[in-house]
Amino acid sequence: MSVVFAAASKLPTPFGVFTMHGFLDEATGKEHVALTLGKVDDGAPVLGRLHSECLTGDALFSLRCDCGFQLEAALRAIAAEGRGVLLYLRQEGRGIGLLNKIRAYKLQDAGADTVEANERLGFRADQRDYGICKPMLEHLGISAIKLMTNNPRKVKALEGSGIRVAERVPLQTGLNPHNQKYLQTKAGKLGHLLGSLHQGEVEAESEG
Ligand SMILES: Nc1nc2c(ncn2[C@@H]2O[C@H](COP(=O)(O)OP(=O)(O)OP(=O)(O)O)[C@@H](O)[C@H]2O)c(=O)[nH]1
Ligand SMILES: [Zn+2]
Repeated sequence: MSVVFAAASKLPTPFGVFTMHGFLDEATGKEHVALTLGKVDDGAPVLGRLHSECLTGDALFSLRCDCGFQLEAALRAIAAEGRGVLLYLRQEGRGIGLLNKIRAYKLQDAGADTVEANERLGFRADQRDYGICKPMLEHLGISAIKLMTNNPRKVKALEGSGIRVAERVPLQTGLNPHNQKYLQTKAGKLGHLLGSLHQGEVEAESEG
């Protein structure tokens, strides 16, 4: 795996002034970004997020998922801590790409859930590969993370690659009537740890 660091710059945001580090994954041609805040290379576990690209949720305000809300919540949490890292990984549509995600959404509009839709298109439920995270984190001097996620597979993947996950920090936000089924499928079929409060909220929302 050859991941090449390209350049770093400031990235002012409404939440704070981050440093943006650009990387090229030569194997796939994908360009990935890390945002850091504060001193992250001192060995102490860093509050962190592996955020999978979701153009629709992150940039187009989609309510079909919770991605945009999680992105904002993660950046706010890092800013509140004054120290942290967010890897923005170009794994659109859990690795199937934007156009296939739109094809999957069309099947979901006709009643399929997110997993069934992927499978009908000939993909696995989740095609993501987290192999790029280790070299990106190594470049930043980060060896231990307090990982903001509800996805145990991310914890496993990082630990398997030699990055210590000191803690999993739940990141539950953005529940709305349009993403109830999506979140239920994540909890029911993909193993996401969405707590009882969250499930209660989903149920309460669907009754209302
Ligand atoms: N194939 C497919 N991908 C989707 C769909 N909805 C969102 N995504 C993608 O799913 C990825 C986000 O994954 P999620 O399963 O929402 O969450 P996660 O990253 O596994 O877990 P968290 O760390 O808890 O957010 C992004 O790449 C989205 O583009 C969908 O219906 N079909
Ligand atoms: Zn999304």
